[in-house]
Amino acid sequence: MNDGSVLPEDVLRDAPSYTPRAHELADLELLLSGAYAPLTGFLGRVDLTALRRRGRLADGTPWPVGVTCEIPAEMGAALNVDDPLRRTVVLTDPEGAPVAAVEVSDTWPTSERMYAIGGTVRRMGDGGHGPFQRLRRTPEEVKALLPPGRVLGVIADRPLHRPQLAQIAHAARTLAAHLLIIIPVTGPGPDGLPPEALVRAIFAARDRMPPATIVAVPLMPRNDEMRDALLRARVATAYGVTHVLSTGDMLSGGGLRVLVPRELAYDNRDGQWRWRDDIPPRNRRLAMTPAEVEDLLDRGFPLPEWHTPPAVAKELSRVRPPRRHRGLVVFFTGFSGSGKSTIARGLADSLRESGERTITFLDGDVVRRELSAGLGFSRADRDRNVRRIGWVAAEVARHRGMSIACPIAPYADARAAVRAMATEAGAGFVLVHVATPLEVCERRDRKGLYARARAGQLRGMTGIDDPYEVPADAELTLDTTDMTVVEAIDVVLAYLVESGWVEPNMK
Ligand SMILES: Nc1ncnc2c1ncn2[C@@H]1O[C@H](COP(=O)(O)OS(=O)(=O)O)[C@@H](OP(=O)(O)O)[C@H]1O
Ligand SMILES: Nc1ncnc2c1ncn2[C@@H]1O[C@H](COP(=O)(O)OP(=O)(O)O)[C@@H](O)[C@H]1O
Repeated sequence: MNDGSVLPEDVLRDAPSYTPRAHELADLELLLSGAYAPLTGFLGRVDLTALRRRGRLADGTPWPVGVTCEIPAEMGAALNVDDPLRRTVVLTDPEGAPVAAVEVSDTWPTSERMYAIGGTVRRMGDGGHGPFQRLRRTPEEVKALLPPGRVLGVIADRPLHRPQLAQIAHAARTLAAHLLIIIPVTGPGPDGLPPEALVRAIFAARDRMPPATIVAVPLMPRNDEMRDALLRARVATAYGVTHVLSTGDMLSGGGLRVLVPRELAYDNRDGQWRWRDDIPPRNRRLAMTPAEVEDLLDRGFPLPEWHTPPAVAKELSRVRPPRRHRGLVVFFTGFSGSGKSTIARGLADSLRESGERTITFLDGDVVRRELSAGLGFSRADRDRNVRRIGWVAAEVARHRGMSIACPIAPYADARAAVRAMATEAGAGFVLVHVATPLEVCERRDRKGLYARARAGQLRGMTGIDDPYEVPADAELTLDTTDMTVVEAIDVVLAYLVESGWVEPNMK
């Protein structure tokens, strides 16, 4: 890997290129930087089989997770691993800039549409861009900066408040170790903070910790606690860490020692954090849970100084302002005629009257005319339509606006994608299922579409001969059969007020 050898220009020029999924790109970065040493590329079937059977690569090296990459089936089928001119795939970032070339040594179908590829990766391009790129140092660069001796690693996937800072200071002092803070920076962390905000929050605590080296690493959780912990240990070791402070689930591996810190509490007699059992109950305050911190921020209360350094609190309240000042996507879903547009429009009007929020109303007809012109009602077209709406809605919400959209959005996956886009934009997402039964919608039949569908003149009408996947994750469900329009709007407004998204006086 990274051995300086270069593939001939014409091989690269003719090679197919593809943008893999976010977690594959994250793995690619770790392969390229050497953080996944001794791995030099995506794994092939021999290694994957050995891994599944014995938790080791084929050559016996222990390794916790499959590191794989998929490409479209047609691209995979056209490769020839025996032909040096036809076995290279260029992987690009989401903007289409080449990141690496994979010299494919194994490829196999994983589903009807996708093939996996295994093979050595080589960096292309300038090594990437993005916020805090300068912190994305390679293990080699970091190791060159570390003083000799013990290195205490902290995987900081959450902001550091006073209890964690006290634990870190105590562990570094006890071990006489240099501190290396590793910040995972792919996608939102467990607290939903965007990576840049997490980095800022960690930096804001810097003057409260011993001298530290800070590195940003595109480590993405695989939602398997054990394997994630082992992988973190491997990566920490690659960065020169000798001891790691457990801040959740950490396992040892490859000679790494894990320190499990004692639970600290705040002693209000002298303002120190010490082992909770050393403090009389009436003098101790326990550390807040992440949910408690989030709740204070959501409601617009300041984080208390005994718990959070003011600079950290400032960063957190900046990135997670109270709900009433945060971006929000209100997304209505339901059958045609269920009442989505009527309620959404009424909600938008009422919020505009109060003037507290800027509202973007993504009217269904306008969307289909402007954003989604040319799309029909096949599953693919509906998904495209809903994703476009979601994309625009999330961008509005990224800038603290409120967007209201009301497509049928019959498929759960597309709705989930919209929720993810809003969350990634640091905004809230409220799914309102207008669950008016089909018979009622059909009776209303404002546009005569149901009658045409029943008469066989219209194909693929949602609810008649096209599916509607009932949401299992709606924040609010309402059936408008026996409700007036004003009542329906009021139910939604009341929910938004109760959950803190809208000022009470706006109702
Ligand atoms: N086959 C079929 N199925 C459902 N709906 C149909 C169809 N053909 C046209 N229409 C009209 O298009 C409106 C739904 O468009 P959407 O953009 O909301 O649909 S989707 O979310 O992309 O599924 C919907 O409008 P609303 O009644 O406002 O929901 C229908 O009037
Ligand atoms: N409580 C209610 N909420 C919303 N619409 C209602 C209600 N009661 C009756 N309606 C009527 O039902 C129809 C809903 O149509 P529309 O809002 O266009 O539905 P959709 O956007 O889901 O296709 C409108 O004619 C509306 O006046």
